[in-house]
Amino acid sequence: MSEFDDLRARVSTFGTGDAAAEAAVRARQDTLTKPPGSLGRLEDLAAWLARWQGRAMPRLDRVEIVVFAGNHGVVAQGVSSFPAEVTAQMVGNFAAGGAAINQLARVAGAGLRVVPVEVARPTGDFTVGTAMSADEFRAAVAVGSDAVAPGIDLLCLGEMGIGNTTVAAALAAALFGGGGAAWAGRGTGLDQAGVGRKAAVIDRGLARHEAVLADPLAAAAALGGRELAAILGAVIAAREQGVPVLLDGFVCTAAAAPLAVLAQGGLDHALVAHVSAEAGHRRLVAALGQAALLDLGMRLGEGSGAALAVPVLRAAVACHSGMASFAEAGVSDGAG
Ligand SMILES: Cc1cc2ncn([C@H]3O[C@H](COP(=O)(O)O)[C@@H](O)[C@H]3O)c2cc1C
Ligand SMILES: O=C(O)c1cccnc1
Repeated sequence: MSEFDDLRARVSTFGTGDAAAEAAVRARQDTLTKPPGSLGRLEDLAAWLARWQGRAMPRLDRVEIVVFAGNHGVVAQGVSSFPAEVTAQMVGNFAAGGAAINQLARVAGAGLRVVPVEVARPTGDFTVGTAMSADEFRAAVAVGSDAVAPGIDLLCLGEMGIGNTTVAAALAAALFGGGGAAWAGRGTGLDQAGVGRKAAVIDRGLARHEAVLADPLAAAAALGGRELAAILGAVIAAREQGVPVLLDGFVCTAAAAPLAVLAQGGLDHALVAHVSAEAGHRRLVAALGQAALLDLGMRLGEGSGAALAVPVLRAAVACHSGMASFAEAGVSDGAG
């Protein structure tokens, strides 16, 4: 028995998606007017969407971006170059349409929802205690699960929370080892000395909570944040509801990473959309056995990289559903 058996039970019922839908996509792809495999990863993306949507003809009619926001007690340790009040101020900016994610959501043809997760109540500073109690963690996970709208075709996840690159680095270190220096990056703009201090703060947190770090969910409660827990909950609910997921950068990937440790294939329905310039992200993507779709030197968060990858998925679906077959077009195939 553990405090998180309810969540572990949900993860243990994860299915493996619709293999027949994926097979149908692969079979159709070989009939389309192109040399076999010539659309490269676009072909894999169409097959991935089909498997996790459970639909032989994948579609992206309803794409939603959800940005979760939260605040972090560990900012008291001087780990961010911006003050904690920016989190709530940016939530206002999202509502007014003035943030990067507002513009990128429009480009992606996606809906955008912002879900503050008790922004006025920061987590505990993980260097002096747990970030969240088990109940607080479960409540934040539930906020995320409830935020997945029924019937959407793709969920893009993002976050806003001053201090959360420290939290993400601590969680990544807990899950995959390596210590603060391996995972700490500049975040919103620390200098090299600042990154060194941030690594030391992470190491203090890891030492304080060492006894629980072997349990990915206990680690996420002790070191994580409410917006990260909500992302985890949304990724779980998406799996249960047949909704493929695009993860954003370092913070978002770290938030979902406990699922990969809890269950073989636990993150197979979630793709890392871009590799962030935040120092630990490349290492984290590799630890998950993934290859990010885009690498544009971005280090913003907000779901920006996930939004930017939506047009790539739209291209995959457009080719798959719109192209003529060799027979339909009267083009000679290469079989003979
Ligand atoms: C104006 C502004 C807009 C942002 N949008 C996303 N982030 C990003 O930066 C924060 C993490 O960096 P750190 O760990 O260094 O605080 C998160 O809020 C993340 O979403 C922003 C940060 C700022 C300052
Ligand atoms: O990659 C990220 O998620 C990231 C990087 C810097 C700041 N905020 C988020």
